[in-house]
Amino acid sequence: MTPTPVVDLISVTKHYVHGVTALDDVSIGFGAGTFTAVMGPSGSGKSTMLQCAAGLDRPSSGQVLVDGRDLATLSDRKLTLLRRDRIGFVFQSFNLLPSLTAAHNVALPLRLAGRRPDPQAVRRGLAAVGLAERMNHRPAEMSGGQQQRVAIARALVTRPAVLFADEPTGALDANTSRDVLRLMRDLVDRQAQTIIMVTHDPVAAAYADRVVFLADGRVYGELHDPSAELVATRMLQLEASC
Ligand SMILES: Nc1ncnc2c1ncn2[C@@H]1O[C@H](COP(=O)(O)OP(=O)(O)OP(=O)(O)O)[C@@H](O)[C@H]1O
Repeated sequence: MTPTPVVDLISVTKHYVHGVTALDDVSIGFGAGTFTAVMGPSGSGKSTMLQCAAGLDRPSSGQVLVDGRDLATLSDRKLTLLRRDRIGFVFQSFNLLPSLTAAHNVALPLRLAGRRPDPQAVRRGLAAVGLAERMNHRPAEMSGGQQQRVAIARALVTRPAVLFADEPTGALDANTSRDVLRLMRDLVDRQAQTIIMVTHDPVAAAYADRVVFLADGRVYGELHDPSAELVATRMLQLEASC
């Protein structure tokens, strides 16, 4: 029997104003402990899919299930709680609070949830991303890659069912990107973390178990354990056909 996906989109359509259909009847599931990259030409609906899957935006029609819960049936408050406790998000721009140390940034989601952060858990979270020595550093005192690793530790401190990453290496150089991608791969392999990542970079996508291609708001195909070369070739074909 196929295990229930942690995130499941069923016939999801998203219309914006001015007649834009950003997602067009998308059905796709993401299994526990898997690492999926979402690729596609600019405007193909990648970010919209991530936003709908993470409950940051509501689809025009269709269903989104996270951790077995249908997001459409949740009140705004329950959706906020689900997002806070079960969903982690990292962005291209890190979004750390500049005045807080790495430890305080990581503890923030727990504080916002009204929980007293356990210093040991925060330390473990930073150690897991290789930054145990940087607990008391502020973002400006860290490299871009280190800041993104703090952002990942922060996103994981509530032990979410799924980590969404929107272009997490978009602002990083090739070497630093590789460190962040290896970390994400490790989180999947060692802790069975579920990760869904939007990227434009075939090298980044090749770290995933599965690469899903979007074009014009539809799922165009997918590859399993592909090389970066194969992903790049598929992207060129996709862009040529759009
Ligand atoms: N808030 C919005 N209002 C109106 N149209 C929008 C809005 N957000 C996105 N769109 C449109 O929806 C479509 C899909 O956008 P989306 O940002 O999801 O694509 P994307 O694949 O993530 O693009 P990119 O790779 O350039 O970031 C595009 O045509 C975009 O212009």
